[in-house]
Amino acid sequence: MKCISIWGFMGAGKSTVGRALARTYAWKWLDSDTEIEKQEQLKIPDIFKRYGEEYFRQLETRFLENLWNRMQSEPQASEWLVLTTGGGMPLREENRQWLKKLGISIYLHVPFDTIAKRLNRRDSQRPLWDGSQLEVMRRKYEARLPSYRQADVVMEVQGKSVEEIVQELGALVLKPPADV
Ligand SMILES: Nc1ncnc2c1ncn2[C@@H]1O[C@H](COP(=O)(O)OP(=O)(O)OP(=O)(O)O)[C@@H](O)[C@H]1O
Ligand SMILES: O=C(O)C1=C[C@@H](O)[C@@H](O)[C@H](O)C1
Ligand SMILES: [Mg+2]
Repeated sequence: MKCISIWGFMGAGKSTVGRALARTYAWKWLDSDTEIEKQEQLKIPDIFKRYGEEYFRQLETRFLENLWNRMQSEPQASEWLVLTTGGGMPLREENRQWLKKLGISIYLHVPFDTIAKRLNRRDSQRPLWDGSQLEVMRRKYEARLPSYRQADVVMEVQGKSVEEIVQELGALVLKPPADV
C-alpha cells in the first residue's frame, strides 16, 4: 500500500478532498488529527492547552513513524491510503521525509483571503487560528509556504470544485507509468 498525503494550511480543504477521494476510489482514509485525538483521548485544543504545541508536534512525528511501520507489514497491497495531514505536519523536515517515504505528497494551495473567509465563517476549534489577528495569520501562512511547496505536487485549487480536485488527483495517482 502506498500513501497519498494531502498537505495544506488550515481550511485548505484537506479533509473534504481527502474524504471524497477515498470514497470515490474505495481507498482507505486516515486523518492524522483524528487519529491523534483518538489515541490521546483528547481534542486537539485540549492537547495544546494541557501539553503545548511542541508535545503535539512530537505526537505527529510519532504517528508518522508508526504508520510507516504498519505499512511495512502490508507491502503487497496495491491500493492507496489517503492521509490528510494536520496543517502543521509538513513544517518539520523530519515529517516531510516520512511523508515522502510513505508515497506521494500533494499540497492544496488556496490563497490566504479564501482561507480567512472559510475559517472565520465557522466557529472553529483551531488553537493556532485567531480571526481577530488577520495580519499575524497572513504572516504565518506566508512563512509556511516554502515548506508546503516541497510537496511532490503543488495543486492550485482556488475556484475548483471538490469533484474537480478529486478527478485531478485520481488521474495523477492512477496514471500509467510513462513509456521509457
Ligand atoms: N474546493 C472547495 N471549494 C469550496 N469550498 C471548499 C472546498 N474544499 C473545502 N471547502 C470548504 O472549506 C472548509 C474547510 O475545509 P476542510 O475542513 O476540508 O479543510 P481542512 O484543510 O481539512 O482544514 P482543517 O484540517 O484545518 O480543519 C469547509 O467548509 C469546506 O466545505
Ligand atoms: O496548522 C496547524 O498547525 C494545525 C492544524 C490542525 O490541523 C491541527 O493539526 C492543529 O490545530 C495545528
Ligand atoms: Mg481537516
